[in-house]
Amino acid sequence: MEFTSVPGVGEKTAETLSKLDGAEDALRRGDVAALARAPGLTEGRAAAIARGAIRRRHDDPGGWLATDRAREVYEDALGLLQERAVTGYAEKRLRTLYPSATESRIEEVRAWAAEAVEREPNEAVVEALEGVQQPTEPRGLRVRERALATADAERYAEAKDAFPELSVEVVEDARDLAELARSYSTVVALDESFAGVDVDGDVRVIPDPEEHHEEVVPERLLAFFAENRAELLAAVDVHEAAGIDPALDPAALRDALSRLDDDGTPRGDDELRRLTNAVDDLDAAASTAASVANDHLRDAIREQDVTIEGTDFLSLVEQGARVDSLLSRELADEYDAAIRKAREHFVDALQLQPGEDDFAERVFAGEPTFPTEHNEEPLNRLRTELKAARDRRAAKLKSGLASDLADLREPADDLIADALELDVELAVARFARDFDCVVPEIDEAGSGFSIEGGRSPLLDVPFAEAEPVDYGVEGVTLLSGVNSGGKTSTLDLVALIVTLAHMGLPVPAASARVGRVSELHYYAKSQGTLDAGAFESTLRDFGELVSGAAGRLVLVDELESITEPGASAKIIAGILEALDEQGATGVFVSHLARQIREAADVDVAVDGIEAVGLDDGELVVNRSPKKDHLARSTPELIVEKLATESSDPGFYEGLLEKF
Ligand SMILES: Nc1ncnc2c1ncn2[C@@H]1O[C@H](COP(=O)(O)OP(=O)(O)OP(=O)(O)O)[C@@H](O)[C@H]1O
Repeated sequence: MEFTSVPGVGEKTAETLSKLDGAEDALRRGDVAALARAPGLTEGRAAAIARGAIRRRHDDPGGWLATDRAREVYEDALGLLQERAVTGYAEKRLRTLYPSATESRIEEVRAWAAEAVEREPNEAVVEALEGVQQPTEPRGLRVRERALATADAERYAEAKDAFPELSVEVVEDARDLAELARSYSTVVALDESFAGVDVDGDVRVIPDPEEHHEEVVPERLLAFFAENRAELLAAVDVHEAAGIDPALDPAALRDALSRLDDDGTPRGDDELRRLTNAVDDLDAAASTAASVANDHLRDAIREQDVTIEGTDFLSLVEQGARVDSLLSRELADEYDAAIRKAREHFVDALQLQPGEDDFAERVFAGEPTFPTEHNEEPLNRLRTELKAARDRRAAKLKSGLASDLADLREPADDLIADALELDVELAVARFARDFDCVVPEIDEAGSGFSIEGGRSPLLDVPFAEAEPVDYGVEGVTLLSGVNSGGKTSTLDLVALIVTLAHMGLPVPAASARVGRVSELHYYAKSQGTLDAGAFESTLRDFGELVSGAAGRLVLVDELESITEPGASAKIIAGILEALDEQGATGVFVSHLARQIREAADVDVAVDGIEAVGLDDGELVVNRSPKKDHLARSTPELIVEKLATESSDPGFYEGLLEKF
């Protein structure tokens, strides 16, 4: 795959991706976490690249979120979803959900979300998910007792790349191979030509080692399972708590893991333990066995009356002869018994088996001496034999366990991936439940939107206190209303629902119909009047907006604040006319509805959020905009209040007539 064909991936990023194992697969799956493991790629970039790959797959031009405020609403929606994820993976993965105008992309996510919302988020699953994360590949593993050998320079380079854990050696012929076999417990020859060559030691011919990892470096598999033990077991728990089928048999995994130590070595094998202990204790056992013999001899000598002939005595005195000859003559039986005891102790202490115990005869043998000592040479031979047996045993166990684990290796990735994917789905399920969501109808042919019982989770009040809003718009309309009536919040709600719908997700409403939107242009209220330069650039923005493609949704909050009211009304009227001609859908919140209507050449619709009364001096508003209704403004309502309540209402009545 050409990485540069993914939107947003240049030469440099493509090179970075090429260094990542499984980058293609990660791109296909939208696996942000895996992509973020590429050197120097931030999570934000990884998410953008994953989205780029999705866009490419759907031939999606992108750019749906056309303004800063539109992007903010998307980020807020994403934040609400991410808060409901347990794992870091799911948080990142949720970033690949983005609003799009492309039907196939929306449908893809809608189908996925339809299953996701059916998921039951329960405590046990959430708890188990806390222990799940993406598996790590063992790093820095070195295996010293095994080497690869080849006569071919190319094979050599390939093998070095494929098996960084092992030494790879160049051998010219069988003699080199034999030499190598003396330095390593096992040598794996990679060339067919070595098949049938008769060499001492453990030499195997495996021409396709890449296909037999579990035999060539079982340590890699074992280290993977040892390192990811907790994550794998947590992933099994997730499956069990959620009642979903795992990619592997949990009993087989648990059994294999129980035979594996945390350092990646097989555990629970008595024979390996015996051999390992025997190697470790060899010197200590030899010296204790010698002490046993010497204790025996010492006691025997102490209790023995030794008769010594005069000639012997003379030779002892004159020639400084050693007492060994006396020992062998006078205490031959006792010496034999002492040596027997030493051998028995040695065999017992090291639990030597038939074959190995013969060494005891040679370790404790020779001319009688006191104190007696063990023989170093046979002890070292025994050491070599025991080490070889230990390594053979370990290798056999490793490859046995590795071949059991080899079948679980791919399913293990799937097991964890499925648990992590479940977390993504559960985040959506929880979002849908927490905010009483519904699947919106996407009206392919239609335009505008129609929301019933929409409740925004983005309000500054707790969601439980969000009052439901009904609102629908076709074409362009002005939205009037009292101060703090909820005009901005209505725009936010519309933006949120339309964005979620175009992400393919459920929306917080009792029901919603959304026409297909090509781009969302949402402009927040400007903070005060703009200077000439900023005003000009804002006008340019709108100039581009009205001359752009059809199918846009334009939400604008109090554009009048950018300049003086008289000019604002004219500018807004002009923009509305152009958008109307373009067939766009637009909602413009404004306090200048009357003036704009007067300035416009076309009939401009006006909706209104109206006050329905006063409660304890507080305005009570109907949050659902009333269609074709110019809502009275707060100043007008206050003048009206004074006109009805004042004992001298004349002045106020006059004012009221001016509205
Ligand atoms: N649907 C709703 N349910 C509950 N509270 C709401 C709702 N809509 C708005 N509010 C509350 O009213 C406050 C004011 O809303 P908002 O800022 O949207 O009003 P506005 O009409 O845009 O005001 P202004 O004219 O001053 O810009 C919000 O901060 C929120 O606390």
